[in-house]
Amino acid sequence: MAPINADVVNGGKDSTPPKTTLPEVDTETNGNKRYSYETLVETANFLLSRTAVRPLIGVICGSGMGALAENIIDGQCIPYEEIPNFPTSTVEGHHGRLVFGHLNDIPVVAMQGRFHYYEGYPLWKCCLPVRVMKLLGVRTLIATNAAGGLNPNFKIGDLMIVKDHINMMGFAGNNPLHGPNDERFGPRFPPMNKAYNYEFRKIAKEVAKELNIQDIVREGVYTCLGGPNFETVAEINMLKMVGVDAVGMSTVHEVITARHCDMNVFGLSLITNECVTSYEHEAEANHEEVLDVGRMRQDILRKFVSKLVVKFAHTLTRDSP
Ligand SMILES: O=P(O)(O)O[C@@H]1C[C@H](O)[C@@H](CO)O1
Ligand SMILES: Nc1nc2[nH]cnc2c(=O)[nH]1
Repeated sequence: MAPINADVVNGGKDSTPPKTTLPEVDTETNGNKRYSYETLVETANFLLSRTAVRPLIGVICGSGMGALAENIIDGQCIPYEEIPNFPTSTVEGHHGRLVFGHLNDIPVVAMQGRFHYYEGYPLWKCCLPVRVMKLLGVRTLIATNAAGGLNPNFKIGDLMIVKDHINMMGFAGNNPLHGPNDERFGPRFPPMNKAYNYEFRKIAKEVAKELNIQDIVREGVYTCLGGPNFETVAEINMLKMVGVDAVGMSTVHEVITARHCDMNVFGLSLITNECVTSYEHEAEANHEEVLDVGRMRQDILRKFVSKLVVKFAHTLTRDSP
């Protein structure tokens, strides 16, 4: 048999090179060789040495939502490759850099590119930037994502304020807090019934009215599956039955990590596709459509999130000791 030529996989039809070199998966330790608190302090100190910005609010940009960071004034970009201990982004629509700067005078850091379980990273590593943000002084996390809509009232392009989540991967024991607990980050058994800040959700609905986008702003329950495949019809029907309004492949573990270290959280899903609930349905979910809807909504998302940042920051100054 002739030797396999890696350049002609796919019958030689697809010669597009991968976006980045694929990361090595730590199979020897099954991804469980965690970074210590001290290691993450080193990462945070590296970032503090590279920027004078001291962010109060952190924003994670979802797939195709990187434009959220484009409003940041004096944005200083630090590619993930340069940051000690950081993973790298491998997904189209995720630039792979931190942007430090100001949104309406509020110091922020945005992740243009997040890490997903399906890329081969264990959940704790997907969430490492959240802990680094905490060490940088970030008090509030805005986690955005692209998601498929299950609620029949949702339309493509709607924005869903996340009211709550269902940690499906956690049901199977896959949790970012699995393993030894370092109390310097947070308690062994963190509560999760107030995961998504109630006041922030109220503020977001008011801001939606101010911007006259209330008709596209919804509220609902998000769940994360491991991906990378989109769901089967039976899976979607099951998720609907248990009360899920939108499904994606991120956010839940980031929010758990953020709440564990006592950050305030706001979650926002952009509904990029309608999840298919019948075998007669012709259309199939695809990542291109997800990115297209992100582009379509980028102006509205930018305005909405910029205003939220100011309002959320005011609640922080009000609550500060
Ligand atoms: O990073 P997010 O959760 O926004 O990305 C979603 C889930 C998959 O990564 C991708 C599928 O199109 O979009
Ligand atoms: N799991 C999942 N993630 C998504 N991200 C964007 N759309 C979808 C979807 O339909 N399912």
